[in-house]
Amino acid sequence: MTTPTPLFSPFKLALVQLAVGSNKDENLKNARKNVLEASNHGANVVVLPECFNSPYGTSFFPNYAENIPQGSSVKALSEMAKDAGVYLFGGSIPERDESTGKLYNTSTVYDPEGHLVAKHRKVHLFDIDVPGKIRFQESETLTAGNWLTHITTPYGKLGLGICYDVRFPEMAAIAARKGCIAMIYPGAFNMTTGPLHWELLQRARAVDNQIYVAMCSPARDTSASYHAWGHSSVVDPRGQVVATTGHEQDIVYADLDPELLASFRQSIPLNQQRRHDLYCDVAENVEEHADGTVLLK
Ligand SMILES: O=C(O)CCC(=O)C(=O)O
Repeated sequence: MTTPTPLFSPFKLALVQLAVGSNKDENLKNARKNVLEASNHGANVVVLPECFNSPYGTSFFPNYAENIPQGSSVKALSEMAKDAGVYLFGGSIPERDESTGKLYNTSTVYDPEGHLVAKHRKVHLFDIDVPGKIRFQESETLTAGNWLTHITTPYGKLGLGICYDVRFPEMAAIAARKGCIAMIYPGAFNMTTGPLHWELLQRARAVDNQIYVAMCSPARDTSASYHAWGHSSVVDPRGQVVATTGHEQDIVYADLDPELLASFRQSIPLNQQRRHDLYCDVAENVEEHADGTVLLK
């Protein structure tokens, strides 16, 4: 089976590793300042972190949750994208669905005119228990989303997941098989799983699928209840980390290069060598829809 070369034009990606506090308006203002700065540095696509408008913790989600698209964060994000003239991956925010009362960890994406072009609800909830280290149960207050998300931009198609979603290789494999050139994950790993798995998972998703992978974390705040790992990074289709940072507020830039992706896929032609006579193709029964949602047929 052959997979056609994906459509891809060069672009500059910026990951805004934002310092997040408990004041939502301040968080939105800080996001705006940094998105405009990234745009002034030539970024075409800008990414904010997971839970960038609220502290990260299950007890905070009900208080910070907003309706999408009526809430104040969507309005602010749409204006930021428009004023900066960029595709904006608006990190994630706690969402309240008014019709069901359910809460979600949701990422919204805007085009350079400020239109909301996609909405991804975290598909795999972060429920872990590492004795003596960290117990976190998003399912205490959140519900999982029910679709995958691929966003068509003039630069190429971009897959979107949120944090724990990176641990599930099927999601990135489906995106790559469907022609996405990158997976973007707003994320907030912690001081236990960050050093162990943050970079490893990004490099794994990148090298398995020969795509770019980017994860954008909040900056670390040791006065908060959850200490984020930071280290927002971009990994190229060879599995190399091409841009990264420490744990302070920062902006990470990377130039995404179609020739590097194409030449690496030519050198190691995995897409022509898959044995779908021996194992299933994860993307076989999956269908993309015009609104960016991706579902089983
Ligand atoms: O997978 C991990 O270790 C961390 C995940 C996480 O922090 C999240 O999903 O928000």
